[in-house]
Amino acid sequence: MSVPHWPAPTAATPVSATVPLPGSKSVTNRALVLAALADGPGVVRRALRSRDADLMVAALRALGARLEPSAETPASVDWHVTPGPVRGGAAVDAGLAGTVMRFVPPIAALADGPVSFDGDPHARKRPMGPILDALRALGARIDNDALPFTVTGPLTGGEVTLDASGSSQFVSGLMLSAARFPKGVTIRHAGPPVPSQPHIQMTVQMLRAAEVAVDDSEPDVWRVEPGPIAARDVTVEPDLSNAAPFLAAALVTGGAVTIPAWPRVTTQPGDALRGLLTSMGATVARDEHAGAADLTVTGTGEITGIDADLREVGELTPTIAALAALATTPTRIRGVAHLRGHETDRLAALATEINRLGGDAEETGDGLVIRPRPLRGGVFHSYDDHRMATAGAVIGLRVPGVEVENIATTAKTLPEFAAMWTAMLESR
Ligand SMILES: O=C(O)C1=C[C@@H](OP(=O)(O)O)[C@@H](O)[C@H](O)C1
Ligand SMILES: C=C(OP(=O)(O)O)C(=O)O
Repeated sequence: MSVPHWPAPTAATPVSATVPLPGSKSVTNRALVLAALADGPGVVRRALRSRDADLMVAALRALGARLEPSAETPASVDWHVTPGPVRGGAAVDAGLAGTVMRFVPPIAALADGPVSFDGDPHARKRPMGPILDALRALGARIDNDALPFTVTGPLTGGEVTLDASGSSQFVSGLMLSAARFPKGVTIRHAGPPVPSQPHIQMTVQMLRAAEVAVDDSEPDVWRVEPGPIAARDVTVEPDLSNAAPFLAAALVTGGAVTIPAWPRVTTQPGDALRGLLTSMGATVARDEHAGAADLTVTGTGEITGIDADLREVGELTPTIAALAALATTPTRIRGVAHLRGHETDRLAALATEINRLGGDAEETGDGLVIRPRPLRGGVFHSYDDHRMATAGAVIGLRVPGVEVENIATTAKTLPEFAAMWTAMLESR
């Protein structure tokens, strides 16, 4: 049965809205893994509820952890996590979630029997080779180089060299479970630069908060000592990457959007939106209070193009590209060749969909060049990519007749997206 396209609403007037955001996907899925491997029961509060988070919960349950919900709302839940011995014989569905396909196989290598993995059709195309080779080098057996595959432990841990230029998640995935490897792990990266360093920092900080010893003093080398992972009671920050399309709406419409509870200090890459959106013509203000702040972005309706290296914050590329397509001067996005291995080839998808609407976007070796050109309505394909769908919504604010294909794919990290978008436009 084909689902009708979503007519992206245009904004008749400048937006003026406060948009509270549910928890970060990246923090939620790390916190759940650490809780499931911890030395006792713990709590993950204000965890995100979304397809990627649900897949992580199902995977950890299949591997023997107990996760019980409380304080449930459609977007958020507190998980009470009781670790158990890691159980073999499980089948894990990774969906299209990078965090599940890269963070869970190292846990599976601790199980008392084989664990099989598969995912969505496109998940079979996402890069996995370096982390699977690393697990083999550390002692596990794995029967393929991409999904589907079966992991059979045990592993001993130790030293491994890999090329993590395709995804920071290869490093994060190994580190998250490594305290439970008999010898811990020393990971050396050899190759072009590792993207998404803030996400690696997030892993290191969350491990240290769980009393795991991590040495990251040498560039491109990470050492995790074997030992217990402390059970904790943690609260997940709002998802700052999911703030991107809402804050972009302020620039597109010449309005103002406030995100409550923006953390004062964070490893989330979405924090870079403050600088990026300022460069594109917005004013960014923080109203400080204990530990966090309300962040307000105000636009003028005119968007300035930028020349930006987004290697560290690749997740933000679809929103920045959507803004660039509406800007008055050209934009060059660099440093994001690894986006070809994301939910879809995001560089090809963004260029194709912007050009389909009459725009002028060109793929480069490691990014995009987007030049100003008037856009017209049409179908904006999402390629099962949540951030493509939200990029279409941003363009549709100004361009009448944009129809986003499969808006439901936003459920990967923000199931309430369409309702929140409408509420933002209706709020005054
Ligand atoms: O570790 C994480 O939570 C993530 C790391 C990044 O992956 P890549 O380094 O593969 O870009 C990011 O794009 C992804 O959305 C989430
Ligand atoms: C790349 C992304 O996700 P994943 O965790 O599936 O890699 C993303 O959310 O932009």
